[in-house]
Amino acid sequence: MGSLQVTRLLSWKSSLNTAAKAGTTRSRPTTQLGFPPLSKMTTKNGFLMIRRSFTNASTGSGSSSGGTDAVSGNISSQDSSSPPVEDEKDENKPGYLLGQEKDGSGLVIGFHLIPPSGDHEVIDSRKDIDGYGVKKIEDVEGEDKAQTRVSYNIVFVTAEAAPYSKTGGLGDVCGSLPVALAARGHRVMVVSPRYLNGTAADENFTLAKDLGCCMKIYCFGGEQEIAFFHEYREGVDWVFVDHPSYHRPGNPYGDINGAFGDNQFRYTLLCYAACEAPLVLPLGGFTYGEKCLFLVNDWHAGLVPVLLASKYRPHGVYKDARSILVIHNLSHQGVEPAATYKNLGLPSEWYGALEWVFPTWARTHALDTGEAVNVLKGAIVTADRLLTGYSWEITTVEGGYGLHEILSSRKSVLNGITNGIDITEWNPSSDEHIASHYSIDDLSGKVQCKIALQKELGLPIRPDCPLIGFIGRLDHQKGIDLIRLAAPEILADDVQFVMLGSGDPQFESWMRDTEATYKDKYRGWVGFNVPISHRITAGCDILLMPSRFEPCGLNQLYAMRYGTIPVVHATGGLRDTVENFNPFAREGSGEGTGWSFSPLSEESMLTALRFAIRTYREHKSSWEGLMRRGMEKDYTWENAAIQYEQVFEWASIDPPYIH
Ligand SMILES: Nc1ncnc2c1ncn2[C@@H]1O[C@H](COP(=O)(O)OP(=O)(O)O[C@H]2O[C@H](CO)[C@@H](O)[C@H](O)[C@H]2O)[C@@H](O)[C@H]1O
Repeated sequence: MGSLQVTRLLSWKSSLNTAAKAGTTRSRPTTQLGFPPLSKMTTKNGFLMIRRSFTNASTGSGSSSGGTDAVSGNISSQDSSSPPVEDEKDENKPGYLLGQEKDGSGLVIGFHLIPPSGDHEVIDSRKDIDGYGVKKIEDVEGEDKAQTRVSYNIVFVTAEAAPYSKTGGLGDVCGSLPVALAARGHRVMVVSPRYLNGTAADENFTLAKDLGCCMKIYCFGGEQEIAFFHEYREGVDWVFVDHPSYHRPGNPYGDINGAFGDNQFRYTLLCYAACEAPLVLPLGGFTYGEKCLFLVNDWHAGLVPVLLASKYRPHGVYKDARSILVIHNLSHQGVEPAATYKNLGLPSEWYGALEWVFPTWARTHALDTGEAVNVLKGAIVTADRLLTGYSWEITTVEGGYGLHEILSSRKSVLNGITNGIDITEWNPSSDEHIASHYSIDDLSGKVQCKIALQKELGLPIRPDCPLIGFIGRLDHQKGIDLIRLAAPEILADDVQFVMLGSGDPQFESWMRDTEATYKDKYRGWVGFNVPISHRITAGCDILLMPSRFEPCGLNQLYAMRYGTIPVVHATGGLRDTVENFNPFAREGSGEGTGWSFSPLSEESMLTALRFAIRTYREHKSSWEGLMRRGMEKDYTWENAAIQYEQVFEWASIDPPYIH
């Protein structure tokens, strides 16, 4: 652990801008990180007594444990959203009792915490000390059927979490799934960078308060000081890692000049911070502790399982923790030259975990040995389990982006779960961004949304003209090149076409050029704009998604909820969620929610699009059937969260993959 130090700040620095100023130093005592037990356990009257032991950080007395007293006192006074913090300093205060949970046959199947007052209530998950507790949940059918369910301490590590930061589906998932899991009784923390880019988006972080807990991380040949900010919202501890490298214009990953050159550094910091957060942050009065489940999302969080295996477990820490790698986007893997390995602060013998050699054809010159480090690969070979939207495709040559063999080797712990959607944010009957509300019972507002969109974009107001939409990153993944190829054919028809997206500059300028050429038919909105994405989803008749690969895909789910018919490439999650229209099924009443085409070619995309346009124009009742069937679909996060819980259970049953 030589490269890691924790410092605890004794006084609050509540100004949000304090840390933003590069070069700001904080005066504080520094303690080398150690890992003594967080709790003392004794027995009394047959119950296990748990008493927390805390370091007195101001004097340095006491054990050098998760020492949280100086910090937690401040949290209770500053963070009004957190539940009250108990007086941890009172050594005489009785600890919690650990009561036994028994099944019908009298077998002990777990424990729950009982307050010392004798008031034998099961305490809520925020007060659950250290680890998976067994929690009693109410059964609506009656007390006799009361069930037990394991509640986990879950730590999401992610580069994005909406509404704080979002460039795509990763932000959506990490903004919604934690809330759904917290609502099901788990204790959930999300660790993500505190991005400040000098725009109105910075206000998203206003309610996150400085926890006054700084850490020094030794990597990239130097000492980096990070701080933690925290907001407790919707049952979730939103923890933001603060460092000057997260404060710059642009989106989380880059600016107009392309991707930031120091992303490996920025996300290495995130991973170190995320590994420490459960040990050192007394959120709501208690740390999450070592027995937690890390959900590491994409390559940005990929060093977490590597750090657990190489730097923590050898020191006896996180022995009972588990890590689950959630892959949203396999095409970004965090690949950098092999020479950067030494910057990561990992033991040299762990190089093999990240080692990556490019095939000969991918090397740039005769002396290029193709040697690199690949963070996502490191996560795949060290995480306890792997999750994605659609698991089979990523084990194939076509969908594996060079990682198919490694992914196949871990097939037994690889699962696919279809994402849910935030049905509060994406609800046509209450959406604050759209011109008129509508629902499956009254669809009349949809055409008003279409008219309002045409008006807003300066297109001819033509309620009967098929309006096609596209929303997404302008990226090879999204099949944007195919749209460019087919655009003249699409626009030769009597249709309107609206695109919203940002990304590859060549496609951004193509969108601008196309708008100039087809003034009455085409609009290309270059940029990232959530309200406009809602208005396009509501106002269009058809949503086009010719993605090359799509682990899950969210826009087709939003579209169906808004009665907008998806036309998608039959791949991954798109194939799973969009049912092909069949007008003759069910004795002529039809079935299906859209069109999915294959192969991914201009011709097959145009054929599907033409079927959709024709159905819209000539078969109004079939169209309405398509709309209604899509709107009826249930893609709530509740369903996905239940499937995640199953994977958590499997993860906790198996021993850690790397001991
Ligand atoms: N210019 C813009 N303005 C406003 N909003 C915009 C926008 N561009 C994109 N968005 C929004 O970003 C999200 C995109 O989500 P997707 O799941 O469709 O794709 P993405 O490839 O980012 O996600 C990856 O992760 C998710 C989550 O696991 C998987 O569903 C998916 O298959 C995988 O590729 C949607 O909410 C969309 O509305």
